[in-house]
Amino acid sequence: MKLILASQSPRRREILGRFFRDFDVIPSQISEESNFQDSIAHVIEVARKKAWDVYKEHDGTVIGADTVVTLDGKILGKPKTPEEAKQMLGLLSGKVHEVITGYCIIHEGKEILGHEVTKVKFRELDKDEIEWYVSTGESLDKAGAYGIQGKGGVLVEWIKGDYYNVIGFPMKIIVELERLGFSFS
Ligand SMILES: Cc1cn([C@H]2C[C@H](O)[C@@H](COP(=O)(O)OP(=O)(O)OP(=O)(O)O)O2)c(=O)[nH]c1=O
Repeated sequence: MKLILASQSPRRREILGRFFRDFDVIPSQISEESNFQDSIAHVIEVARKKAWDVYKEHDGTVIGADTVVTLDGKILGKPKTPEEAKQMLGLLSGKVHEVITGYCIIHEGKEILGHEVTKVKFRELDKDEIEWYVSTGESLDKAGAYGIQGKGGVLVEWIKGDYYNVIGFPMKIIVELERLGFSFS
């Protein structure tokens, strides 16, 4: 059975590629909205939409995922502008936030849904450091305006939970795929 990653995220492709050699990458075209206020319900619903958008056109086992940063229950998605990125990082400075990835695996027409939550504490960030980080260009395609796997690692004081989940691909998905019969390469 062909494995299909319904994502344009280079990070998701790279992480999946560490475990499975043979898979297709077919990004979905859906809008990342949902009718859910609750962050976990939201990311699972968006992941479902991504996966079904690809599954309806292609044969295979399809993986969709959606990652958001939440601070005090407020969802921070991908910043639209450098200014918005600076605002987000200012909100996150010195605080503990959650990174939540929802996922949907469609296998033989059935959905497997799940999510993962990782807590991340940022150091106290001053204005210059925020300006510097946004100028690196890492912010704009990442939820919460930072990439822990890049220079954004320097903003982080500690994390509690799955590191890969912060990058958008919790190890729970890999374990689920192995359980479905996809062998590690
Ligand atoms: C917090 C954080 C997010 N991210 C990225 C992971 C996701 O790619 C992105 C969250 O946006 P998503 O909408 O989940 O994913 P995407 O738009 O990149 O790709 P697609 O929708 O096609 O699957 O933020 C990091 O790479 N590092 C981090 O530290």
